[in-house]
Amino acid sequence: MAVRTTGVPVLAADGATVAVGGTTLLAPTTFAVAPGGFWCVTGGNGSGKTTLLRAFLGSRSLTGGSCSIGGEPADMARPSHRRVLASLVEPVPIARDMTLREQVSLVAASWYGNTSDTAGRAEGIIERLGLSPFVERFPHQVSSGQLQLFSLALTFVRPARAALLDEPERHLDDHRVGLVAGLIAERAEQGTAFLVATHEAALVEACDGRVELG
Ligand SMILES: Nc1ncnc2c1ncn2[C@@H]1O[C@H](COP(=O)(O)OP(=O)(O)OP(=O)(O)O)[C@@H](O)[C@H]1O
Repeated sequence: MAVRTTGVPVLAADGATVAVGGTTLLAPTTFAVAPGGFWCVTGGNGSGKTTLLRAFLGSRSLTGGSCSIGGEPADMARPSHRRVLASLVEPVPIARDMTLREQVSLVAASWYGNTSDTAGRAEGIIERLGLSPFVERFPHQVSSGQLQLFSLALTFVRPARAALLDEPERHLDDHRVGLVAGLIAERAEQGTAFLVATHEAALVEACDGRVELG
């Protein structure tokens, strides 16, 4: 089923709530992100940021309210929702025996086909995120910050009308956070809606909407 777009937020929550055994993990939360919107989810440790993102992915069940993608209840079992939504919330599957370049190229080819345009797309992301100096290495041969950039490359190299990112600043220095902020802004300009859980002031300053938890 096609995901509706016209006049409908790409990502929305309406009273989304998660409680487990009498403990509230996510207090009722309501917001809507339009195409091209860059929204941050902020709040202290344990305020429910990751829980909210997981509710969209179905890895955390709502006990009240709803989360929707393109106006439909979020359901990642639907191929149409998987096509719309890219995410870096759970650790991405990484192959130990393939170089970083091979893996970024493989993910790009799985979405766009194995063409020269696709190879160029993969190289573009590799350059934008500063992976070029170590892209021929295997995952166990890079630092934790470089692994984070690689995970972001796998997330950004695929098509997405919406993206969920959980603390994309993890392990990154200020310069690399700037690269990520620039890429988010560029993709948002092209129409992707972002929901980014973060503690990073540079991302919060750059966003155009905010969900404050806790
Ligand atoms: N499996 C679980 N069972 C019970 N409570 C949980 C479980 N997982 C997380 N929590 C609680 O849910 C609340 C929200 O956690 P969540 O990970 O969403 O917070 P967060 O805002 O992302 O925090 P941080 O900034 O530290 O990453 C926390 O109080 C946490 O202790």
